[in-house]
Amino acid sequence: MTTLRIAGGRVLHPDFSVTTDDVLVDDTSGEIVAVGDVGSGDETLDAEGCLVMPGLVNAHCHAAMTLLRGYADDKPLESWLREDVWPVEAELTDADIRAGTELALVELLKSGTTAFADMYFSMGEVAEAVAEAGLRARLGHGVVGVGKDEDAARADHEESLSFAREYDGYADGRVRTMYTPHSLTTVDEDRLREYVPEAREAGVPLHYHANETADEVEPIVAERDERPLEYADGLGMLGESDFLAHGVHSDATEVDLLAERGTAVVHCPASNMKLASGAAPVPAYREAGVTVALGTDGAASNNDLDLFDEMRDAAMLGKHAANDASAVPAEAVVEMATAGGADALGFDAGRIAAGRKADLAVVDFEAAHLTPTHDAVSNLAYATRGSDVRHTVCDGEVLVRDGEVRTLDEDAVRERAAEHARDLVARAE
Ligand SMILES: CSC[C@H]1O[C@@H](n2cnc3c(O)ncnc32)[C@H](O)[C@@H]1O
Ligand SMILES: [Zn+2]
Repeated sequence: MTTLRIAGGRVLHPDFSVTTDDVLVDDTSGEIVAVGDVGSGDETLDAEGCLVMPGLVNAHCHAAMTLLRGYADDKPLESWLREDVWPVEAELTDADIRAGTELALVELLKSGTTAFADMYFSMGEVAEAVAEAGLRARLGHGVVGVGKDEDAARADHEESLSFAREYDGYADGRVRTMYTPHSLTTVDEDRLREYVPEAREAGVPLHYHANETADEVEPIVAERDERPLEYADGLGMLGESDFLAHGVHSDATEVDLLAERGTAVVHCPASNMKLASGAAPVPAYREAGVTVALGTDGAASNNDLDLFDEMRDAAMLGKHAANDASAVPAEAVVEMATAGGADALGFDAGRIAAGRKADLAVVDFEAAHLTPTHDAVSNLAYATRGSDVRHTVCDGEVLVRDGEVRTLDEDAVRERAAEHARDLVARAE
């Protein structure tokens, strides 16, 4: 075993207290060995002037959509997807997705994210990129029924299942998989009735978009005379390891149903504001005991993958929507971005404690916009930027040291992604 001592910083504990302490991690088990006066390690990572916090968890993302950052803005979800995004996505190649994903991984790692959930295409490429970059991920091939005949839809479903079976546990267990029907409206009922039990047999969680816009909820209610999440429950889609994205337009019955079933919700405030989808009832979810995580969604509807931005957006939107400055406070958003995300994705991370996975972000607090530190949690929620991250550690490995990604060549990744984005858009025109 080789140990790494993260030394001289202040440590954010699971109860949100902050102490000046060291953290000792073991790079063989990938776990935190001790927190406090830990003695010397084989190697040292300097955290002087920094806050050592759990690595951030981006619980809903389409990583390769970095290629479409700024490609189509300022439209609502339905027309954005149908008029702009889906036509260009039809031209994506495996190599495009690899290039876009690597760009996303650089951005995620540099801003302190150590785990993410990704629903997209060419997921073998995504898994390879994650293996190379060193972070943790829950990955699923997205199943979309729109415009597909029976055979094409089944082939899509089979691809999702075979990816989930083949890659679960890949990259020394850092890659876990999931079954990812796109949404309750883009995969029809007969297909969900057939596909979901097969996914259950594969033993992987389900992740899908739900209750994102009013336009998506209304037809389900009109046609079925039940709420979308009651419909999902009838299809067996609210398991305790499942997690859904958005949950903006959930009513009180659906909030209680999620709490009863133990299904988590991933709140994506920036995407919801940009697409004008609405504001999720985050206080109601939390009061009911629903696990709430944070996600950026894709970079085309955000337009970055910085979870510090997302924490601030979650707090601001929550207060604005509730007309209550005490709604969605700093501790809530930090918890959502760390422990909440790890719990939603089923990772034993998100908290700094002996025995937990050594997934950590070391944030440099010696910056004008973080001075003074009356309250470190307040600074994290309201004032820190992704660019304040000094080191990122995942599974006990230092993936970013002094702001530099060690597992990917940032300049080459950026150049390759820009080239693929340009060619992709040219093909789609
Ligand atoms: C089937 S792979 C994922 C699929 O989802 C699309 N997408 C990106 N952002 C959103 C969103 O906010 N709601 C619904 N679908 C979204 C993405 O472009 C892929 O086609
Ligand atoms: Zn999404």
